[in-house]
Amino acid sequence: MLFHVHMTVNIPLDLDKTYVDDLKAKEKELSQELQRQGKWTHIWRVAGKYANVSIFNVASAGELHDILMSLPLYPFMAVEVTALCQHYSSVKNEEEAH
Ligand SMILES: O=C(O)C[C@H]1C=CC(=O)O1
Repeated sequence: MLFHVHMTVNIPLDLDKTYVDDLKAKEKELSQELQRQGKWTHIWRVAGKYANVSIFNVASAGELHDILMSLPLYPFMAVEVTALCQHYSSVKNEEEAH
């Protein structure tokens, strides 16, 4: 199942810089591992914002939920999830969309 996920990060300015840098490093490591596994298939920075637009390809909404909850920066994120399905005009084959 494909999901469009919009993540906006809001880290309080008074948090310890070393702690924040550690969270960001852990977030990057997990994000890249999920990308290598083919679960986090796209990640794009939203220009001008501390936000990203991502596509996840996972087995279920439950799996996506567990992944999002496990992100080190999750406590500082506003997350919007949109489930995606095949568009009837798409030339991509169904394998890619499911
Ligand atoms: O920077 C972000 O957009 C937040 C988060 C998502 C992946 C990652 O490495 O950090």
